[in-house]
Amino acid sequence: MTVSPLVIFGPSGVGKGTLINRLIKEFPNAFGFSVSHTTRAPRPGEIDGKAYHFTTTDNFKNLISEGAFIEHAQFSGNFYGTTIQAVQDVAATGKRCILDIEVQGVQQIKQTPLHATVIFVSPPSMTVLNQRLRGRATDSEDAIQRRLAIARREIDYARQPGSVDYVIVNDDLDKAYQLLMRIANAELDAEGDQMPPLDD
Ligand SMILES: Nc1ncnc2c1ncn2[C@@H]1O[C@H](COP(=O)(O)OP(=O)(O)OP(=O)(O)O)[C@@H](O)[C@H]1O
Repeated sequence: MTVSPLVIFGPSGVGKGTLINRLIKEFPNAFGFSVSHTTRAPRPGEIDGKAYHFTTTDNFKNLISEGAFIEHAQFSGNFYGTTIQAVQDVAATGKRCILDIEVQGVQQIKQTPLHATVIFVSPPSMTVLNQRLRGRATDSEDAIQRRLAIARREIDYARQPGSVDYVIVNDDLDKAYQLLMRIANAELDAEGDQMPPLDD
């Protein structure tokens, strides 16, 4: 089993979480998530180093300037981020780290020596992506339109030669999952899907 991280990205609502949760549930000893850093206060029961690496804003900013992060962002006044070290820590336990990150993070991880395998989870069509976002019923119309605009940029990135190692079209969930499993288990003859036109 290879311990290089598996990076999964793709539009919001395409089904990344659904696919990843299934993989982790089926193979809890083979795959794991990295522990993120955050400047927010721990909630009752959250253990430092387990739920998050809890840290100060000063320390977080130092880590940013040292280039320690694969990606980081600010939500409601707190910083959150994934360090290269946190990914290496998962590898050190013998598990393959699964990362669900955004395009910027994908571009950044490619600059590190982590040898990430990058998978783009594609919707079969824009119509289906639209339906899934609406079917989840978690977002306002505004938020859905924003997610679709970001989706188009992610698709443009994924179309660039060399940007991703595999495309998985999440049309039939079982079929998409079988392909994810083969790639995640580093089966050398696993072949990715063709990128759909997504021009609807
Ligand atoms: N192959 C599929 N066929 C039909 N519905 C699906 C399929 N895969 C996922 N879904 C449904 O689509 C919706 C979006 O899936 P999910 O939340 O996993 O997306 P996501 O890519 O993780 O989104 P986000 O990035 O916003 O977290 C969910 O309601 C899920 O049940």
